[in-house]
Amino acid sequence: MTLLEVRDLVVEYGTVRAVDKVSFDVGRGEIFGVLGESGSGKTTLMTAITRLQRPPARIAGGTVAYRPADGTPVELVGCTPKQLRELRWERVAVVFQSAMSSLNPVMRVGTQFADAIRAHRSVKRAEAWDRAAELLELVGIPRDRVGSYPHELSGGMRQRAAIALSLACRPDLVVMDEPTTAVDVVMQRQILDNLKELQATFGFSVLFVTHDLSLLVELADRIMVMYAGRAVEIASAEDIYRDPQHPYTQGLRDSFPSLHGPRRELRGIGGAPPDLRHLPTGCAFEPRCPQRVDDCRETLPLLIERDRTQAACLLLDDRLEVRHAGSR
Ligand SMILES: Nc1ncnc2c1ncn2[C@@H]1O[C@H](COP(=O)(O)OP(=O)(O)OP(=O)(O)O)[C@@H](O)[C@H]1O
Repeated sequence: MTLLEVRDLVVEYGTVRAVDKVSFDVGRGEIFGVLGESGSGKTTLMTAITRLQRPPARIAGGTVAYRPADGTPVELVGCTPKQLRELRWERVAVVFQSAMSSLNPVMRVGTQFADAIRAHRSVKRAEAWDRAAELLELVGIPRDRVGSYPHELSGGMRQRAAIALSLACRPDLVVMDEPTTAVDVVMQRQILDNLKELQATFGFSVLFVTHDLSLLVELADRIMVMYAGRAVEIASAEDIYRDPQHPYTQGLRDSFPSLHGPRRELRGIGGAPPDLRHLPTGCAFEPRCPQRVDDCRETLPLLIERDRTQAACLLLDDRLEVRHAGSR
C-alpha cells in the first residue's frame, strides 16, 4: 500500500531546474532512501514534498499525493496553509540536518514537546510533559532531561531529541534530511539502530535523504538515486548494492569499501557533477560515464522498469539495440 505518491515533481530556482520530473512511491511502513551527491537536488525535493520550500524555490509542476490509511487522500502541492498545518506533526513530521532547526534554543525540551502534542491533541500540560519524557526515553535520553534546554544536551542527544520530537504525534511519515551528518560515527550508528527499532515498533514510513550510500544500504528498504535533479535509479537497497543498473550507481557503489563482501578495488567517479544552468541535451551523466555511447549525448534517458528496478540509462533501453542493429 502506498502512503506517498510523487509524480513528475518539478522544482525550479528561477531558470534552474533543481528537481526535474521526479516520480516515486513510498509504501506504508517503508524506509525509502533518497541518495545523491551535493547539489543533486535532494534537499530541494524533500522541502518541496513537505511544502517547506522557500523562495526562490518554486514547485513548477507535478503532484504529491499523501494517502493515509484512515482518510481521504490529500494532494500536498495544491493544499492550503490550513490543511498543511493540520498535517504537520500529526501526519508528516520532519527532522533536519541540524537538530537546532527543530529545537528552540530558549525553550526547555519538554515544553517544546508538550506544545507540539497539545497543538494536535487535547491533553493536559502535565500529561503532555509525561509523554515528552516517555518519548525521550524511547531514544535513549533519561527522563529527567525533559527539563533541559537544548544547549544542555550533547550534539548526539539533541539529534535524538529532534527525532523523538518528530514522533510526538505518531505521524505516518517522517522525512529526514541527513539527520546524522553532524554527529560522530558511533553516535550515528546508535541513532540509526534506534530509528530502525522505533520504525519497527510504530510502523511509520521514513523518507531519508543523504549522500551516504553505505548508510542507506543498511537502513533503507528501497533507494532512489538522484543525479542533476533527476531520478536515475530506483531499486531495493539490496539490488542497489549487489546489482546496480545505472553506471552512476555502479560508480557510487564501487567508491566505498564493502563491509561484508569480498574485497574489491575502490574506484571513484571521475569528473564533477554538471552545472544545472547548462545541462546537456542528453544524459547529464554522459561526460563522466565510462560506458557512454554516441546516443547518450543527444537522447535523454527515461526511467525504464525491469524486474522491479527502474533505471534511466540508454544502455538498458532495448530500443537502443534496435537502433544499433538498424544502423549496422
Ligand atoms: N536558493 C537557491 N537559489 C538558486 N539555486 C539554488 C538554491 N538552492 C539550491 N539551488 C540549486 O539547486 C541545486 C540543488 O540543491 P539542493 O540543495 O537541493 O541539493 P542537495 O542535493 O540537497 O545538496 P546538499 O547535499 O549540498 O544540500 C543546487 O545545485 C543549486 O544549483
